[in-house]
This record gives sequence, structure tokens and C-alpha cells, in this order.
Amino acid sequence: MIVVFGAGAIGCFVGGMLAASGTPVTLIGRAKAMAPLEGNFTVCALGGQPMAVPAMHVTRATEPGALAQASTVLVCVKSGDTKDAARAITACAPQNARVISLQNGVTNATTLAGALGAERVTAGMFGFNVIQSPAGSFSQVTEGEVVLGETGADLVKTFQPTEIHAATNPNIEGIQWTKLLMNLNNALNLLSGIGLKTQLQDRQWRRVLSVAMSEGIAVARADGVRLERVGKVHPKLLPSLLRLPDILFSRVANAMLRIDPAARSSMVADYHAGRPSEIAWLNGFIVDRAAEHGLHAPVNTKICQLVNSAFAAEDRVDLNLSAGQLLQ
Ligand SMILES: NC(=O)C1=CN([C@@H]2O[C@H](COP(=O)(O)OP(=O)(O)OC[C@H]3O[C@@H](n4cnc5c(N)ncnc54)[C@H](OP(=O)(O)O)[C@@H]3O)[C@@H](O)[C@H]2O)C=CC1
Ligand SMILES: CC(C)(CO)C(=O)C(=O)O
Repeated sequence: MIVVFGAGAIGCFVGGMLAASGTPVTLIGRAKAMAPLEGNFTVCALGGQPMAVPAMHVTRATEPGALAQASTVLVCVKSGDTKDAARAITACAPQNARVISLQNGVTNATTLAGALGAERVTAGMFGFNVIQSPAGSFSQVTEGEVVLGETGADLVKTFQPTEIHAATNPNIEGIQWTKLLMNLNNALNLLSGIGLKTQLQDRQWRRVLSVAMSEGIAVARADGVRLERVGKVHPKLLPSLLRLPDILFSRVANAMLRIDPAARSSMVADYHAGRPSEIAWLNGFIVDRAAEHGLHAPVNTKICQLVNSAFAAEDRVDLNLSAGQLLQ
């Protein structure tokens, strides 16, 4: 049995896609997350039609005890909840259950491995944005695939009948770091207050992202990470690509701009749902690693300050910063 730990945007999309293709899944989540899943919830691939998820293939649970039936656990909680997930898996899952992290950031699989044993844990990269409607529909709104470390080959096979394109890569560390570079934009998307597509079409916002990514690439180099391509462009070329004038960018990067206008980063969803942010695992991670290497990461530092004060404010009102404020 595949058990999804964390029935949120990613967990329900992945679990729903598997169930829609006939693979039974258990979704473990908070009681409030279960209500929209009570009837037939739907999943929808990019540009596709919504598919109803057959109730007979989905077991819903709010207690970690449901991990007892797991042969594979897909960890789909935010980074701040990874240690709790590891404790629940240790307490409730069979010792031979395999554990796959589909989370952003580059440290979650290591945290899980520290608690559960490296041989049980596979690192993964979930490459596209999913938005969740209050009524229980989970839609893919950007392009991308799922990439797993080599020990995830069985799960790749399980994904084959679904609309999720999945593959393994021996350099999963390099893949996760490249995704981390892309996720430096999660905060910028929140600060801009605009959609991901509009933001990527704006050269000023791309300039900020370009600088944030260059700081991240310097850290990756200092950490000895071999960055791996995710999508069409090698990560080392991304900062220059992002700085291109709008017309050139829209021609060269048209695949990157295949984005539903509704797409917003997961940090935007966290902000509006009153959840904590993952900033410490994204831009904050780059700032910390840069300091350890004696490097500077001023743009990521500023992004962290702005995001932390936004999340600390009593009212989570729409933010509407200009890109210029970030580059001052
Ligand atoms: N959303 C997206 O488009 C993408 C997200 N990602 C990454 O995937 C990961 C998951 O993101 P996402 O799906 O957006 O997150 P969500 O916040 O939508 O879902 C996580 C769910 O897990 C629940 N949860 C946390 N701890 C427990 C627990 N101990 N028991 C039961 N339920 C628990 C949370 O509840 P509560 O909030 O109440 O704690 C929440 O409902 C993150 O690392 C994210 O960065 C990667 C690519 C795209
Ligand atoms: C938007 C996307 C797919 C890439 O930055 C993402 O990972 C997120 O929303 O967390």
C-alpha cells in the first residue's frame, strides 16, 4: 500500500493521480484537510480535463496509525514538519516500508534518513506547481516532472499509468539543488503579489531572481554540488537567460512560460492559509551556507527579512512590492 503522509496540494495530487489509475492509496492528513476529500475529489494534469478520484481506491486517515499498512510512504509535508513525519513513520510504519521525500529543499531526505536509516529513504524532486481549490480539486498549473533517486525505480513504474511523468536520476542531489535555485522564486512570487506567469514575464522580477540564483549557484559550487539540468536549460545558464529583454526571453524560454495564470508558489498558499513559511529551507538555506563558506548572499538575505516580517505580521494582507525595492 502506498501511504501519502501529508494530504495537502502535492499529497492529494499524487495520491489522487495514483488512485485514478487504479493504485490504492491511503492519504494521511489533518481532519480539516479531509472534508473536501469526502466526496469525489478531482485531479487535473496541465491542460487536461479534471478526473474524479474513485473513492474505492482511497483510504482517508487522520492518525499516523494508518502508516501500519505502508509498503511505501510518500512524505508530502512542509519542511518544518519533516521531523514529526520521521517520528510518526518510526512509531507506526513497518520497518521495511520505503520512504520517499517529494519535498522542496535539499535537506529533508537527509533528515528522514537520520531518523529512519539511509537505506530506507529516497530523495525526490517534485517539479511542478499544484493549486488546490477549497472544494477539493488539485490542478497541475506549470510544466514539470517528478525525479527520484535511483532507489525510486519501483515508484517510477507505479507512476507509469498516471499523467505524472517520473524518472530516476543518479545525481538526485544535483537535481534537488537545481530545484532549490528555482524555488528561490517562491518568496519573490509572494512579495510581488502577482501570478507566477506575469512575474516571469517581467524583466525586473527576473533580474532579482537572476541575482538570487547566482548567489545560490556560488554556494552550490562551494559545496561541491554538480548541478543537474531540470527542464530545457542548464542551471548555470539560468541567470543570464533571466536577464534577457522581455521579447527575447519569451522566445527563448517559451516552455518555461507555459504556466496557467492561476499558478502561485506554495509559499503564497502558506501565507494565505496562515501556515509557517519554508523560507529557512530555501533562501534561508542559501544565506546560511553562504555564511559558512565566507560568501555573501545580500539579495537572499533581504528576501528572508521581508518574508519573515510578512509571515510575522498579524494580518496576512496581499503584498505588492516592486522588484526595484529588492535590488536597492
Ligand atoms: N504546492 C506546490 O505546488 C509544490 C510544493 N512542493 C513541496 O512539497 C511539499 C509539500 O507541499 P504542499 O503540498 O504545498 O504542502 P501543504 O501545506 O499543502 O500540505 C501539507 C499537508 O500536510 C499536513 N501535515 C503536516 N504535518 C502533518 C502530520 N504530522 N500529520 C498529518 N498531516 C500533516 C499539513 O497540515 P497543516 O498545514 O495543518 O500542518 C498540510 O495539510 C513542500 O516541501 C513544498 O515545498 C514542491 C513542488 C510544488
Ligand atoms: C512553483 C514551484 C513548482 C517551483 O518554484 C514550486 O516548487 C512551489 O510552488 O513550491
